[in-house]
Amino acid sequence: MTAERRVVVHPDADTLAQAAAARLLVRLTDLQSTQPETHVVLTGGTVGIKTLAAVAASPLIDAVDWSGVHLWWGDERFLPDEDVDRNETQAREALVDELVSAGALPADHVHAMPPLGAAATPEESAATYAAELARFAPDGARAPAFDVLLFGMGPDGHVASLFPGHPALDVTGVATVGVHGSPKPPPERVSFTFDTIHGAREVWVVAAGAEKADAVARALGGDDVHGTPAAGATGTELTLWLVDAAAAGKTTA
Ligand SMILES: O=C(O)[C@H](O)[C@@H](O)[C@H](O)[C@H](O)COP(=O)(O)O
Repeated sequence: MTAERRVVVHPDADTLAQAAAARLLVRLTDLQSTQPETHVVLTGGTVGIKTLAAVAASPLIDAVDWSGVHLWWGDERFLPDEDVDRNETQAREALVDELVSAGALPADHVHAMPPLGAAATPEESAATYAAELARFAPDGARAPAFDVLLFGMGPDGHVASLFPGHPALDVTGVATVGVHGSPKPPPERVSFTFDTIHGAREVWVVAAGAEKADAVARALGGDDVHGTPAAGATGTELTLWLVDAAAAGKTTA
C-alpha cells in the first residue's frame, strides 16, 4: 500500500520538467546523506526526456555524487542498440552520456534493457534484465527498492509498457515482461511488471497536456488498472503525481 499520495500541479510542461529535475536532484542529495547507493528508474516519453535534459542543464547537477547512483529503465522499446527511438538512446543523449564521459557516473551503473540483436525476443531481453535486477535486489526481493521510479503516462493511461487491456498487466511472480502488439509504436517492448513497480519506495508520474486529462482523472479516481494502468503506479512510501494545469484539468481527487 502507498503511504502517501501527493499531486503537484505546475503551469506548463516546461515548468513541470524543470521542477521535476530540481526535485530529483534534491531528493538524491538528501538520500546520499544517509545511504551510499541510490537506485533511480528513468522513463521514456516527452516529459520524461525533457526532465532529464533539465537535470543536465541544472546548476544542482554537481550536488549529486553520481558515483553512488544506479540508473535503470522501467520499460524499453525493443529496437536495435542506439536506435534513436530507444528510451535508452534518448536518455543517453539528454543526460546519461554526459555524466559517464565526465567520469561522474560509472558506466556499469547504467543498467539498460538489452536491445534487439543482443536479445532475439522481448522475452529474452526481459529475462536478462530480470537477472540484472536480481543482482542488486535485497534478500528475498526480485529488484531493488527503487528510491525514485519515474514514469510518463500515455493518453490511454499506460505507464511503462503496461497498456490497457494487455496481458502484461496480470503478469506476476517475475520482475519484467515482454510486450507484443503495443498500441504505441514500436509494437514490441520490454516492461517492469506491477510487482516490480510496487516494490519502489517512491513512484513519480509526470504528465502534461490536455490529452492526458481524462487518464489523470481516472488514475487519481482509483480506476481499475486494466482500464487505466497508471492507477496502479504506486510506491511503498510515496506516490507523487507531477502534472501541468492542462493534465490536471479534469481531476477532482
Ligand atoms: O516508451 C515509451 O514511450 C514510454 O516509456 C511510455 O510509457 C511513455 O512514458 C508514455 O507514453 C508517455 O509519453 P509522452 O510523455 O511522450 O506522452
